[in-house]
Amino acid sequence: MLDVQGLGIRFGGNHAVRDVTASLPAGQITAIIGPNGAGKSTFFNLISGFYQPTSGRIVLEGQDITRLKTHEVVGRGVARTFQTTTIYRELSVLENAMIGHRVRTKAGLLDALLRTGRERQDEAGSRAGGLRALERVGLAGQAHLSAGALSQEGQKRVGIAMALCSDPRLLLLDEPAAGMNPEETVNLMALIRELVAGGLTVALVEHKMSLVMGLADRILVLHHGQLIAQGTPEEVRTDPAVIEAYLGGHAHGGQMGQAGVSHA
Ligand SMILES: Nc1ncnc2c1ncn2[C@@H]1O[C@H](COP(=O)(O)OP(=O)(O)OP(=O)(O)O)[C@@H](O)[C@H]1O
Repeated sequence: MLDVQGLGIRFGGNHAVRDVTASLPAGQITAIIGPNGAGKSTFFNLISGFYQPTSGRIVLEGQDITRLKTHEVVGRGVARTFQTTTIYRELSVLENAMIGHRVRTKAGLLDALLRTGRERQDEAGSRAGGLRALERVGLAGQAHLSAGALSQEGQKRVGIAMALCSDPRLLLLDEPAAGMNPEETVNLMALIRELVAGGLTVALVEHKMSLVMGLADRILVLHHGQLIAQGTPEEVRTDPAVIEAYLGGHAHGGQMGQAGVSHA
């Protein structure tokens, strides 16, 4: 689905991602893990066009998308969620999903102000698209509740629905289980599996090792911006370089310490 070749970005003297060559296979779940500051979010920001790389290439289904802007990357079928929930709490669940759908519609501000035919058509389309996305994440029954009234898990589902509105083939989830209790985490894992069974390719950044080890087909491990290991959960959890990276993180209070220790 996606290949990155020699991908890198520097912020001044800081090489946040350095010479990463890796693949995200279609129809699979790839987890990107690593201690705090390893470059995981930056890697996502590069793939999704938020940052322009200072070196390397990004190839999506055989097409070079390295220099595309965020909305162009969305247009090619890549969507993402964010670490912190970016929903509008005072709006309804459906209105939030419709905002996700708006990314794809063509009506401009003038259309919206003048309530042109195109704007009305787009609104109807957004409503239908929003509802479809809510069905996919199991929230169709809560469409008219205010988003802020939902549980943490429900709000995460809204965030995922917003991303699904652009009909992505590749979905990037940035710390989807952050702030969730174990039961909510298990529910979220089931949802992600369902989405993949429906044909989606998923990449996720996550600190919660129970989710990563239980869900990922493949894991990429970043440390100081570099890819230090990749493979199945079993291969990665027993990799000496990974254990070393996690133990280092643990010694400095990083959350990743638990991965090498409790699962090795
Ligand atoms: N916009 C930016 N400007 C300058 N430095 C940045 C920027 N974005 C990220 N960095 C730096 O890049 C490095 C990697 O950060 P990044 O947030 O990608 O790590 P991470 O693995 O996602 O960490 P965490 O697990 O704590 O979220 C850090 O040193 C960070 O300070």
